[in-house]
Order: sequence, then structure tokens, then C-alpha cells
Amino acid sequence: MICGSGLGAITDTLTQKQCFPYEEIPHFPTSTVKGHVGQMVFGYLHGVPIMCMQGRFHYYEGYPLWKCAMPVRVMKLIGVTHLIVTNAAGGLNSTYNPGDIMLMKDHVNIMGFAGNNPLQGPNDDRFGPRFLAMNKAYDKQLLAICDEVVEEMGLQNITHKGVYTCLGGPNYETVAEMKLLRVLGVDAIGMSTVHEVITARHCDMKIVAFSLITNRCVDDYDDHTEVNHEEVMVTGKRMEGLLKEFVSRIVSRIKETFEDA
Ligand SMILES: Nc1nc2ncn(CCNC(CO)CO)c2c(=O)[nH]1
Repeated sequence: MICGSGLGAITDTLTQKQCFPYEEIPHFPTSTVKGHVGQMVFGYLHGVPIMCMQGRFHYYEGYPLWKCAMPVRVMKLIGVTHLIVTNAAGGLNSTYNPGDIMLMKDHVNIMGFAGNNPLQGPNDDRFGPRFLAMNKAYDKQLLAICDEVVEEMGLQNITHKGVYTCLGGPNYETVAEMKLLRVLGVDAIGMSTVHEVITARHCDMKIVAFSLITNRCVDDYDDHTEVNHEEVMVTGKRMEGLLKEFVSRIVSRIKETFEDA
């Protein structure tokens, strides 16, 4: 699992936890962002062994995308098969409200348009192919499991399926940028996740990802509200209980699916 801004409480669901601060892990970057604890947490959830990044690394912290996503390859080498990625995101789709969940059905790798990609450079054949198909990055079976959990928890009114994009940050978007992203079919905007998903897909992990919509993206020159990180974390804190239950039930169903396989 990868926990986004303010979503680190998801690790509270784990038992027999062993925590390793990133600064104690050789060659790992360190988390410098408020709301990101900065440690790798190992534990169990419904008897399933879990490796969880409590806090992630971002391009805007000064790390190249391959380094931000490097922990995904460490997870692969340790034997992780399924990746649950969470993030806090701004809701560009006007039907989204703070506190909503957006299940990622796809992403727009806008940083990749300029070739800024975690797989740039010589391909490491130990993990995957030189040229990677991305049309099935978001696993349909895992999305169906999310749909079942949404139904079970009665979250239909606050849950959406949409398209996410990752900008480099650390600034939030301008009005013109939000208007452009809306034209491109983007529903939620963040500063993470896409490079982690590309890296996970490259090494054939099954991936499910969702955004907690922490604030509205307002593409109106007459609206003077300004997004800020505190607001992002406040919404994360408000929704942490529900998200813990949501993720817990997803893992439980993945376990059932694996046991039936
Ligand atoms: N408009 C907008 N709203 C958002 N809410 C959360 N994030 C994700 C970025 N989170 C950063 C700063 O809050 C910390 O990684 C964003 C974003 O990128 N844009």
C-alpha cells in the first residue's frame, strides 16, 4: 500500500506492525511533507502480509520520478503482488465534493508528455519490458471488488470512477491549467501516484488506486478561494476512519478472491 497526504492512519489497521523510518533504509529518500510520516510499515491485515508506505516521495521534493517510485520495485522484490495506492487530490469534476472518493479508472501522465517518466533510461529487464502497455493498468477485478465494498458500506453517493492526473507541483494549478485539464478529461488532480502506477504495471503488479477528494479545483477567475495544504490534511483527518474501513474490506475481499483462485 502507498498512503497519501493525511492518509497514513490506514496503517492503524495493521497488526504485528514493524516500522522502519525511511532514513534508516539504505538509498531511500526521506519524506519532507507535512502529513507524510515517512516510514515503511510491515504488518498483517486479515492475515494478509502488508507492506505499507506511510508517506511517499514527490517530484516536487527534488527526487526524480524513478526515485519516487523506487519503493514499488522494492515491494516487488519482497514479493508484493497487489498494490493499493491512495492519494489526496483536488476535485476538478464539478460533481465531486470534499470527502468524496474517486476510484481511479485511468490517468493522464501529463508529466510524461514531455518524457518525464520513471522508466526513462535503460530498461531493467528484471522487472519488465522496454515498451509497456498501459491500457489495463487499473485492474478491473480489483475495481469490481471496490464496487462491492462501496455497495456494502453504502458509499455510492460519495464515490466516483474517474481520471487522475499528476502535476509536478509544488504549486497548485492556475485557472487556465484547470480549464485545460478539464478539456483533457481529467476528474481529479494531484502530485503523485502516476509514476508509482507505471512502475507497478511495469513489474506486473495488480493495481487499484483511489483519491480522497480533499478540496474543489475552482476554475473560475472570479472565485477567490485558494487551495492550501492544511485544508487537504483536515479532510484527510475527517475521512480517515471511513478510509481505514474501506481499505480493510478491500484487502479482505482480495484475500477471499486469492483463496478461491
Ligand atoms: N487543486 C489541487 N488540490 C489538491 N488537493 C490535494 N492535492 C494533491 C497534492 N497534495 C500536496 C499539497 O497538498 C502534497 O503532496 C491537490 C492538487 O494537486 N491540486
